[in-house]
Amino acid sequence: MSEEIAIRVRGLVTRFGEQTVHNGLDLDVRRGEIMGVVGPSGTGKSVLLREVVGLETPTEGEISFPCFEEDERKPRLGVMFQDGALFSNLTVLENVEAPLREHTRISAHLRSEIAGLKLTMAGLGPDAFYKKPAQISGGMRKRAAVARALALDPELLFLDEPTAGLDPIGAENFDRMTEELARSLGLTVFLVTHDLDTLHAICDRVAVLYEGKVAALGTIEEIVADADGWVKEYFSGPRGRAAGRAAGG
Ligand SMILES: Nc1ncnc2c1ncn2[C@@H]1O[C@H](COP(=O)(O)OP(=O)(O)OP(=O)(O)O)[C@@H](O)[C@H]1O
Repeated sequence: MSEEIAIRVRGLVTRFGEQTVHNGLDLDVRRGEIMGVVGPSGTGKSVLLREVVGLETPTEGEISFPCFEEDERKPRLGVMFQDGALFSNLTVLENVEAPLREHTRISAHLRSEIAGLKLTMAGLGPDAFYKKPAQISGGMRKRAAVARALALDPELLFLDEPTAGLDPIGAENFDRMTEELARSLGLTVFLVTHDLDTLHAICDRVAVLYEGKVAALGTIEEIVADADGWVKEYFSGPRGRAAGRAAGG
């Protein structure tokens, strides 16, 4: 994995009225890594994701993409939101075509070819292409949402709680797909999750958000070795130990 920095967050402060969510948060995500972002509910993981992708503006601080700035450009981003956020009135294929329609001028035929390819990469067969999101399973909707996030060939992929609501086998399959896509396409992945199995199975490093900052950063082994307080409770509690054992840790 590269030591180049794909995402750099410095001195991030986020306030909503009286509430301070981030309080001087620093984080570096390396190019090509799968970074898991965890922390108790309400610590600002999703807000951080939205700020990094530019959908929200932090109160203070800087977010940059150093390894892309050398080429004086912004990286291409793909985002999968927590609920998938598919357009319910469009078919699955049309959902994946939507970003191509908005951001490129390629022909309708090519657009549909590319969308089909992305859906195939995300593990969906042609039988799902012409269905509406409500007509496919939750796991398939998540795959469609990943396909849509891949539509414009992103370099950075953001996933918010991708395995939430999936059964354990569905979640494991989804993790495997994420890892396979990330490694084969050379993606940098910013993955917000509560799923300890995902952290163990596919994340190169984990950032633990706690009280407005990154309280711990490293491989799971490094974090567990050095843990105290919430971090220790999280990774060394019964669920954390079970996930570690399942991953062979
Ligand atoms: N637009 C907003 N206006 C006011 N408060 C907000 C806004 N967006 C988020 N918040 C607050 O910021 C805090 C962090 O929210 P966020 O969704 O990032 O938490 P999270 O760590 O992702 O939580 P979870 O693990 O439960 O998904 C919460 O207290 C939330 O209510």
